[in-house]
Amino acid sequence: MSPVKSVCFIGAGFVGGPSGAVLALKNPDVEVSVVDLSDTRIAAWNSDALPIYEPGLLPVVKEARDAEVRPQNLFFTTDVRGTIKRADIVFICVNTPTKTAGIGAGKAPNMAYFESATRMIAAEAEKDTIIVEKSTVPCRTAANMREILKAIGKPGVNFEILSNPEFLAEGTAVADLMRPDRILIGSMQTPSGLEAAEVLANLYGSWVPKENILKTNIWSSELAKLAANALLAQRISSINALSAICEATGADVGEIAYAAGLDSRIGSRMLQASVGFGGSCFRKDVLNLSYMAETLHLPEVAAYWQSVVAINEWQKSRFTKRIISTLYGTLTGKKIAVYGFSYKKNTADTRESAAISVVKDLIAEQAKVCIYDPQVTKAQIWEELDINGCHLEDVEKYVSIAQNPYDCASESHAVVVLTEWDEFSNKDVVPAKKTAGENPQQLLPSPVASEHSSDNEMEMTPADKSARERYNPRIAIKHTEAQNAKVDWEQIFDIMERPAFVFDGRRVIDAGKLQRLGFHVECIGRGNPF
Ligand SMILES: NC(=O)c1ccc[n+]([C@@H]2O[C@H](COP(=O)([O-])OP(=O)(O)OC[C@H]3O[C@@H](n4cnc5c(N)ncnc54)[C@H](O)[C@@H]3O)[C@@H](O)[C@H]2O)c1
Ligand SMILES: O=c1ccn([C@@H]2O[C@H](COP(=O)(O)OP(=O)(O)O[C@H]3O[C@H](CO)[C@@H](O)[C@H](O)[C@H]3O)[C@@H](O)[C@H]2O)c(=O)[nH]1
Repeated sequence: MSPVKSVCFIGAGFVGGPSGAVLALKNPDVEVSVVDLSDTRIAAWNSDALPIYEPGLLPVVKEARDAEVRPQNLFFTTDVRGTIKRADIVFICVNTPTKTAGIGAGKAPNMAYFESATRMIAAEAEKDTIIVEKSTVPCRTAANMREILKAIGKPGVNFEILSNPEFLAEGTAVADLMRPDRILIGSMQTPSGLEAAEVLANLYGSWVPKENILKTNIWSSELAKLAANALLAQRISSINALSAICEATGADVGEIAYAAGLDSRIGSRMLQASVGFGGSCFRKDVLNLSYMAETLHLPEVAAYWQSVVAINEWQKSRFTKRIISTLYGTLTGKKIAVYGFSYKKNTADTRESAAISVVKDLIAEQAKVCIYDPQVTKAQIWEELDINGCHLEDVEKYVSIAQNPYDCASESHAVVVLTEWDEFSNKDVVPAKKTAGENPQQLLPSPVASEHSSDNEMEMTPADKSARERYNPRIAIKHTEAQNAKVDWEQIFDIMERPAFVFDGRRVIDAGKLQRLGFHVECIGRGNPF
C-alpha cells in the first residue's frame, strides 16, 4: 500500500476534534481534515475559542493548524464530500446516541448518523479507502457497512473496514490521546484486512509504543469498547451500591474502596462513590450492550447489564430523597444551592449529568434551586432541563443561576455538591488525575448559536439534516481566565440559613472541618459512625 497522505475525520465532536488534532501533530507529513455538517462547530474549531472545553487542547490544535511553527497539516472544514474524495483513511467519529423512538427506544443506539456517514463515503470515494469505525458501535456493525459499501461504492474502488474504538475520557482527552493505555485495531483476518490494520498501526506508531498497539479480529474490537465501558460503569455502580450499605451501617465507602483497591486484583481506580455516573457514554454503551444481549436472546445477560444502569438511577434518586428527609421532609420554598452541573470536573459537557436528575427532583419538591458551575452556562442548563422533561415555566419559576458560589449559597438552607470541581473541595489534597498539564480556558460567545445553512445543504440526506438539526453542540463554555479560587466555607456558613446543611454527592468535602464551622454535613457513602 502506498504511504498515507490524507486522512479525514468525519464528526468534529469530542472525539473527532481532539483525535484529529493529535494525529496531525504527531504525523506532520499527513494532511488531516476534520469535517462536520455544523458550520458553527467548524468555525469554532478554526478559531481560538474551541467548541469544547478540554485542558491542553488549544496548543495542540494551534501547532498543527496555524502554520506558525511548522507547515499546516490540520484543517477543519464543512466540505465533507471533497475531503472524503482525497482521503486514504476516513475515521467515522459521528454521534451514536441512544434511540429515542421506535424499536429499542431508550436502549438501542441510533445508528442513523453513522449509516449516513458510511453512505457518504461509499458514494464519494474515488480510490481504495480504509474506513475506520471510531464511533462506539454495536458488535457486527462492520458487516452492515460492508453491504452498504458494496451496493453503493464506485466500481473498482475497494474498501477495507477497521474498528479502532476511542477510549479517551473527557477532561483528560489530550493526555489520554498522547499516552493511551492501548490502541485497539480490529480488522478482518484476510491479507488485505491485516495490511490495512498495519497501515493504521504505523500512523499511531509515530507516537505510541508498538507494544501498546493491539490488533484483534474486528468483532472483538467492536465488542471490546462496549465491554470496557460496561466494566468501568459496573465498578461505579458496585461501589455506589456499597455506599448505600455504608450509610446504613456507619462504614465509610472511601475506606472500603481504599481497602479493597489495595488488592492488586481489584485496583483503586473507578471506585469513587458518587451521586451517579454521567456523560454521554456509560449509560448509552451499557444499554447498547444490554440491548444487544436482548436481541441475541440472552435475557439474563441483558438484565445483568441493565442493573448497572438501574443502580445508577437509584443512586441519584436516593441522594435527593436523603436531602428531602434530612431537611425535615419538605423543600417547599427553601433555597437549595447546587454546586456543579457538568457530569464531571474539567468539562463543560452536561450530557447525562447526575445534576439533571437531582435538580429535576428538587424542582418537583418546589425548592428554589440556585445553580453555580464554573464552566456551564445558563443557556446550557436551561436546554438540558428542557430536553429532560422539565417544563420551562417550572424552570423559570424555581431555578436561578449564580455567577459565583457565594451568591449561590446566600440565604440557602443547603449546599448540594454535584460536580467535583476542585474549587468546591476543602480537602487538603485533591486526588490527582492524569491531566494534560495545562489548563487553557476556552471561550465561546454563544452556547447554542444558530446553525447557518452551509454550501452542502442541498447534498444532505434526511438523516444528515436531522443529525445537524438535532445535534446539540454542547458548546456552552464560559470565559474564565484562571483556575477559580477555592470556596471559603467559613464565609459560606455566614451567609446561609440555620441550620446550614451541606450534601456532598462527590466526596470532595472534609466533613470534620465543616462540622467544626457549624455545618451539618451529609456525604455519599458515609453514615453515622456511632
Ligand atoms: N465523548 C467522548 O468522550 C467519547 C469517547 C470515546 C468514544 N466516544 C464515541 O465517539 C462517538 C462520537 O462521540 P462525540 O462525543 O465526539 O460526539 P459529538 O456529538 O461531540 O460529535 C459528533 C459530531 O458528528 C457530527 N456529525 C453527525 N453526522 C455527521 C455526518 N453525516 N457528517 C459529518 N458530521 C456529522 C455532528 O455534527 C457532531 O459535531 C460516539 O459514538 C461516542 O460514543 C465518545
Ligand atoms: O470512580 C469514579 C469514576 C467516575 N465517576 C463518574 O463516572 C462518569 C464518567 O467518568 P469518566 O469515565 O471519567 O469520563 P468519560 O468522559 O465519560 O469517559 C468514559 O467514557 C468514554 C466514552 O466512551 C470512554 O472513552 C472512557 O474510557 C470512559 O472512561 C462521570 O460522571 C464521573 O464523575 C464516578 O462516579 N466514580
